[in-house]
Amino acid sequence: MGNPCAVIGVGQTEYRTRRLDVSMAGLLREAAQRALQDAGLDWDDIDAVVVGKAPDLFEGVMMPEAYLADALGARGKPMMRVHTAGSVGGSTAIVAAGLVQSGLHERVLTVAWEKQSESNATWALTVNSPHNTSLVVGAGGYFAPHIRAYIARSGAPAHIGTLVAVKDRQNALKNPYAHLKIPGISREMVEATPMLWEPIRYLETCPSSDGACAMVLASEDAARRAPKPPAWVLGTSMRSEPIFFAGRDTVLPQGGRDAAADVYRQAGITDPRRELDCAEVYVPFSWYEPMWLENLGFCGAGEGWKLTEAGATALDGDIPWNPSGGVLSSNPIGASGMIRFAEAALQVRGMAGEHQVEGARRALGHAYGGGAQFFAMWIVGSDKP
Ligand SMILES: CC(=O)SCCNC(=O)CCNC(=O)[C@H](O)C(C)(C)COP(=O)(O)OP(=O)(O)OC[C@H]1O[C@@H](n2cnc3c(N)ncnc32)[C@H](O)[C@@H]1OP(=O)(O)O
Repeated sequence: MGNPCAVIGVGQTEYRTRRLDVSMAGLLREAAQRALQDAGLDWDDIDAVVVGKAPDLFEGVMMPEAYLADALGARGKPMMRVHTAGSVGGSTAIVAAGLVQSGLHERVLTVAWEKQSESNATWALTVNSPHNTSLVVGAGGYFAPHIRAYIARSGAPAHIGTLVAVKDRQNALKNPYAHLKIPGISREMVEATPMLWEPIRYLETCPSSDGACAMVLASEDAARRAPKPPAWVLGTSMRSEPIFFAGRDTVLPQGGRDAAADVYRQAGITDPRRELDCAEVYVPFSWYEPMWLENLGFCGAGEGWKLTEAGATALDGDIPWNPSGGVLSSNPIGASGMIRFAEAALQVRGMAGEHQVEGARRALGHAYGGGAQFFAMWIVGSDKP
């Protein structure tokens, strides 16, 4: 894993349907400035900048990184863009951490974002070019058959997705940055909303958000001098797999299982449910909570929905998932993976505010993207490895 690396600064924007008050550059700068402030640093203290966002067609803005160097103080410094579809926020953080772990840089600024109001990602994933047929309507249309296969395979009762939606939306009420805040959210409210992509109802899907997230990653030396507690990186892992191949298991993707096994090995974890204190996991549609519980080895195959039903993943359960309200409550796609990683870091720094998991010392951040074919994960902890 190389040299020790820690998160010493986290900055988030509020996540909203439309941030018409700022340009894309202004949005990023807001998150980056907050991360620098948290780390007690200025632009000059940063050695390199690593940015990430989801595919350009989601916003209809091509290669924004080409004009963002000045907004991010990158003039005269190395700057690069990472690109792994929806998992990009996680992969971007991992690439940035690698620059510190390799000994190349002392302090790296990493930023991920999406300004979805500039376009419409759901339609971008729907309308194909002339003379061929679109098979899906948005990401929900693509993932719904995978969810139906999960339900058929596991025998999960129909209300499981509803329980996740209620839990994550209740958690979002405690997060000042969350996009969707629905006071009094209940099962009845979720069940009364229209079915968008069977079995995903309106209140079981993520919104489309504008927002950015930034982190400052630092060497051991730089972390020692930071004003606030660091979150030490205990393991990182990325995996990818082709979107189509015979026998591919889209319910329990091999790439996700392999990445989880790798990151647990690095962090010395053999029983994630017992040894982790909380997890921020990429759940854009409610049913992905039980599916990822199984993919990430928190339980055996076919058992994930039982953990959800028993309340194990609630804020007061034995393994809280998405205390921040998760992707279901805010989804600026390119930023969402980094938000998971940053929220995991806030938890082990004891800085998660109202949605803090009491005494959290080890947390998982997770992202996935493309056709559930890119995976990025890290484990962070309060204690230096
Ligand atoms: C790897 C991945 O990330 S896969 C996931 C990728 N992302 C997606 O698939 C996005 C899925 N969501 C959508 O496509 C859309 O948000 C839809 C279809 C659910 C709703 O579409 P629209 O009604 O056109 O939403 P629009 O963005 O214009 O928002 C209208 C209002 O509804 C709210 N809203 C949007 N989605 C939701 C939702 N799922 N639940 C509750 N409220 C919502 C918005 O906050 C907004 O309210 P505001 O004006 O008070 O801010």
